[in-house]
This record gives sequence, C-alpha cells and structure tokens, in this order.
Amino acid sequence: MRQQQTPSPSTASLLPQRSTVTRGKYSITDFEIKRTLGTGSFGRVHLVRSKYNRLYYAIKVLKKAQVVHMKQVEHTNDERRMLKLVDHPFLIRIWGTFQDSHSLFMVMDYIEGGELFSLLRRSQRFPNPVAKFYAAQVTLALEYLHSHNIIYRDLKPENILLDRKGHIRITDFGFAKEVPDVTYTMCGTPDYIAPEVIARKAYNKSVDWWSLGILIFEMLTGYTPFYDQTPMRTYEKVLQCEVRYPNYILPEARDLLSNLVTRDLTRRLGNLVNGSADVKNHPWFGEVDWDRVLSKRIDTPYEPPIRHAGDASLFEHYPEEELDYGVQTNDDFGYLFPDF
Ligand SMILES: Nc1ncnc2c1ncn2[C@@H]1O[C@H](COP(=O)(O)OP(=O)(O)OP(=O)(O)O)[C@@H](O)[C@H]1O
Repeated sequence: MRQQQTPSPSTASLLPQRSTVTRGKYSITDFEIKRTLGTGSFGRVHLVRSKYNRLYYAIKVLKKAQVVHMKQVEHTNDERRMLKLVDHPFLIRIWGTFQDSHSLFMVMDYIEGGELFSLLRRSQRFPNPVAKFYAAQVTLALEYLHSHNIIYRDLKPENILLDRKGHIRITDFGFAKEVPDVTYTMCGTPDYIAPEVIARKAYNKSVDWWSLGILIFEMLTGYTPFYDQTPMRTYEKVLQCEVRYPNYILPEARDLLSNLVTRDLTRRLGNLVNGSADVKNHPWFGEVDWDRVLSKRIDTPYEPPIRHAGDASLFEHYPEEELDYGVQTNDDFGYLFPDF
C-alpha cells in the first residue's frame, strides 16, 4: 500500500449538534461480516452480506478514536456528505451510515472486480487503448465532481475499482471536499500529489488534473514518474517536475501528459477557461465517443473473472482482526459525527 500524506488539522470545529443515537436504518447485526477487502490509514473495508435481502455490500469501518487522534474528523464528515451527494455511473454509491460506541460504518455497493491497481501490477503496463479507456471514464468522473465544486484529491489506481463488466467505480471519498474557490490542506498520496499542494499554495481542481496525468503515466509505463524511496525525495522530484518519457509513449499521449503533469497552472489542461473540455478534446482522446463512454455502451478491455455473487477472489488478502463492532459502552466522540 502506498502511504498517504495525512492532512494537518483544519480550523473548523464541529460542536455537538445532534443526538449521537444511531437512527433506525441499519446496524451491524443486519449483516454477516465476511472478509476484509482492503485496509487504509484510518480503517478497514469488509465484504458483508445483508441478512435481509441476501445481497453483498462493502462496509467501510473507521475507529472514532483513531479519526480524532489523526485529526480527520472534518474529512470523515465530508466523506459521508460527499458520498451522499454524488450520483454518477463511475462513482461509488453509498446506501447508509451508522455508528456504535467505537466505530463509524458506511454501507456501499460491493464492487467485485478488484482494484485497477492489482490489474495494472499483474499486466505490468497497459496498451495505449486500454489506458485510454480507463482514463476516459476517470475524466468523466472528475468532470462531474468538479461541476459540483468537489475536488477529489486522492486519485490513484488503488481507489479505482472494476465492476463485474469492467467499468470503473471510484471509491474512497476520504479527502473529497466541496471547494467553490481554493483550499490549502496538504493531503493525497506522495506519488500523485501536485506541486502546488506540496508548496502549500492555494489550490483548486487543478490538483485532480495533475493526478489524472500521473495515473495515465502509471497506466502506460507501470510506474509513477516521481517515484522515490521516501516521500521527501518524491516531493523534491515533484517540485522539480522533470518527467522522463519512455520511447514507447506515443507522441499524442506525451503531449497530453506534458500538459497535465506541468507545474505551470496557466498551461495545465482542465484548469483553463474551457475546463474539462480541453482534456476531452485533446487528440489522444480523439476517437473517444464520450456519450458512449458515459452510458457504458463500449466494450470493456477486461472483464473480471467473477465466479459467483460475493466472490472476493480478486481482492488481496489481509490479516483479519478481532472485531468489537456493535459495542455500546462509553462513547466519547460520537458527538463529533452527527451525520452518521
Ligand atoms: N465499495 C467497495 N467495494 C469493494 N472494495 C472496496 C470498496 N470500497 C473500498 N474497497 C477496498 O478497500 C480499500 C480501502 O478503502 P478506502 O480507500 O476507502 O479506505 P481508506 O481507509 O480511506 O484507505 P486509504 O488510506 O488508502 O485512503 C480500497 O482500496 C478497495 O480495495
């Protein structure tokens, strides 16, 4: 797992606003917990099955004490709010949230095909048309988020899941934020973070277009352009922004990348007056029929081999932990999460 940069505390304070009692809809006893699908900096995602409709879901669980300790209260509330707001074919759908004394729970669609990251590592690198297919879907997802003034801020192949047909679903809205103009918080994953974020300058949606460039580069080559052994060295390379393009990257792809992975915000595509249209109209995407991409009327390059409902064989294995879900003891932090 690539490490994330944990954002520094934000100034907003969340005062108790509402009762901490979980409202009616769900509780953990409504689900059978199967296995762990993924772990992150603040929590764990489980495959679960509803005892009522027998359908499979993914539940993300965050420990309240950990969220508070790592100063992620505002981001966690934002994640819940963003997920509830968004409605797009390439973004994860949330069904509900709840909490017990120790944990916060988010019930989402289970996306069976695994991470794009795993497919990419298995394939080493993607042929140009395959990279273009995934990049086109990501571009539409970013365009949608930005049109709602949401910056995603954590684009990387680990957060892009494949559904059973092979279309993408972006998960992990842990750093997504509604930002009408600019913001300053340092967050993201070192290999994918934009120079203006590292330099602690004001930034906006431009950072997602930078990350799209890094993603396309990684899909085409199998590695990120500023990879180094420590985050510090990676940051130095990001700030210098000298990208070496292997010969097999086609000229059109290279042109697009050099206009996404650029420090110069007056040149970065997506960030200019025409917004996402400049990315979509770039010659690398020349033959893409955007309406067909959006309506999923395009053959996918890879259909995950899913054997049965609830199959999790395309996810990596993680050590399972003893779970204390459902406990009702002292709840010191519940008041900080009024919307769960
Ligand atoms: N809806 C889902 N369906 C299937 N798997 C999922 C789903 N959501 C998340 N996962 C898996 O769990 C992993 C961790 O989820 P997520 O990134 O939301 O957690 P996180 O704690 O925020 O992690 P990170 O520290 O990387 O941000 C994902 O990379 C993915 O493999």
